[in-house]
Amino acid sequence: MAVSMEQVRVLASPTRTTHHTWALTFFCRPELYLQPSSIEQLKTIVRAAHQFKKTITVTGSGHSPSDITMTKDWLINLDNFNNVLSFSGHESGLFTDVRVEAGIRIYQLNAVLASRGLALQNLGSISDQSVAGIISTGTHGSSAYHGLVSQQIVDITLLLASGDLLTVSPTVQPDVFRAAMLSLGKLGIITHVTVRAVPSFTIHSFQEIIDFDKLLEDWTTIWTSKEYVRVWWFPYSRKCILWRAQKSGKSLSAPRESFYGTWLGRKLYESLLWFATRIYKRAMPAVERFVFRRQYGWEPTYGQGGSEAVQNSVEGLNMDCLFRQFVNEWALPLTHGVEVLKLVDRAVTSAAESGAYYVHAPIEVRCSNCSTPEKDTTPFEIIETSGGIGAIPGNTLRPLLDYSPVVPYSYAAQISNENLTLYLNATMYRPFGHDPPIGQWYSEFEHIMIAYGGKPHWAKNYIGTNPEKTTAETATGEMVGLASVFGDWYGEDGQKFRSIREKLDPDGVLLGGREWAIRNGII
Ligand SMILES: Cc1cc2nc3c(=O)[nH]c(=O)nc-3n(C[C@H](O)[C@H](O)[C@H](O)COP(=O)(O)OP(=O)(O)OC[C@H]3O[C@@H](n4cnc5c(N)ncnc54)[C@H](O)[C@@H]3O)c2cc1C
Ligand SMILES: O=C1O[C@H](CO)C(O)=C1O
Repeated sequence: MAVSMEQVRVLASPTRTTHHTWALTFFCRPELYLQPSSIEQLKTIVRAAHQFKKTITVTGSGHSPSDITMTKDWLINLDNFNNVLSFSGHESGLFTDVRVEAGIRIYQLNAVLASRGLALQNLGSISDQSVAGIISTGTHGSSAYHGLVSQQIVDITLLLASGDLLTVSPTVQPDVFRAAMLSLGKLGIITHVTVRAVPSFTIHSFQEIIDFDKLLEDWTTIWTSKEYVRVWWFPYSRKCILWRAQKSGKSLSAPRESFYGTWLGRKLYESLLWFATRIYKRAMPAVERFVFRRQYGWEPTYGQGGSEAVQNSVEGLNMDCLFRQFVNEWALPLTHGVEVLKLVDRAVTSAAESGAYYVHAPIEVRCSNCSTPEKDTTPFEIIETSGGIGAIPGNTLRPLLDYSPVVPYSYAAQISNENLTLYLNATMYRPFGHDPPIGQWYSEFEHIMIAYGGKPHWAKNYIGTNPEKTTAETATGEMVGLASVFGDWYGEDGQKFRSIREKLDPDGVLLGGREWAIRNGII
């Protein structure tokens, strides 16, 4: 049945005509910014896209740091497709499967779950993302006992380019499910998702100051010492913040004091960053040390418990990401961590000595357990717990485009560094909208990551690698992508993703932002 342009235009937002990343780093003016609120409306758009030979791109909250959601054609946003549809509690009482419309933002879902005494057990640093967005680029938190957030997903419904709905799960078309668990928006429009939630918990955390050298010395034991562990590295201070936490039933404590959590502290920090970016770059190490002291103190507290707090799970797992920023993050085997951090440290230190470039802190150091069993253990197998440490996955399959290294599977008491992925995140803030120079830093950072088997987070500001371009040519931070290494790096799984994608979308309707897909080897 033919669709008229008028039927599509009424679904366009009357106010939103441009789209940009949260960081204000990429902008586009799509021909139509569409905000449907029903499956029928989505189907109309897909049919019309075929008819008028347009491509579709989908965006959630635009929190991917890269240009992955930029398009000149039709952009769909599912902010109006955000209802929670049903709750299905497991007889064990250990978890509840929650069916949602995929445009719902994580903070909205968190609120609905909290009102039912439920929560998500694994979150990234923020809760702004949509449910579809958080799974589509491989968002992770920091825990040796949890994988990507996609691991909490029980099933996914896609509206395909054909106009048909397809629901996939570990037992229904598992390969398509593996593609849909990290699909970069290129497989179909994710319309519904069943997410596994657990009974609400509080996060009991201990925040310690640890010397950088001590962190490396205790690398083998730190990551598995609590359910959630993350490190913020301040290279010029030669110190880190080691944040370790576990699920608890304790009541909330007073929040930790935060220098940059106050209006004045925040503005002062941003002003100092601006000064060191625009006026006197050699000031950056002093800025870092000043802010570290004001925020955390100075003397190491490692081994003494540090500062303790009990927060609700969302506040505990999320964090203050401060200013708009570039983010370049890579995943590699956690066992390479000590060597890799030493190399990054050397690069950062010698660049500061020569004045070549200065980095912003913290460099985030996190981990996940993306190891998967040879055989899928879903529909459900209770994961053993040890000392309160435990995870209840919604699935145990590896997404085809998972960028974490393939490592031996293990969980609960047996987990060690060999089973874990390390994420290193080089954030560079944009104080008051001013871009810092990122080219040489990101280029050196990536050379180290690549040498140690790293792959970049799909959503972030990686340069990538292209044998036809020298480092000097890419030194402005231009993204050259992963097309030249996609085959090597993603192997059979990558090929499988491409062929499933082609089969489900032979006319390339979902290849809006085609340039990004080509640059990264997706087509
Ligand atoms: C301050 C900040 C903190 C962050 N913290 C973390 C972190 O801790 N860990 C981490 O791993 N990442 C983190 N990220 C990255 C972020 O989680 C991802 O980029 C996530 O994909 C953003 O979700 P979104 O809803 O904004 O989606 P968008 O950025 O709008 O889109 C992301 C992808 O999802 C696709 N998509 C969106 N909706 C649909 C749909 N309905 N159907 C099909 N495809 C769809 C898009 O096409 C695109 O490919 C952070 C980003 C920022 C800016
Ligand atoms: O992309 C990300 O941004 C924050 C850092 O500010 C974070 O944790 C990411 O991941």
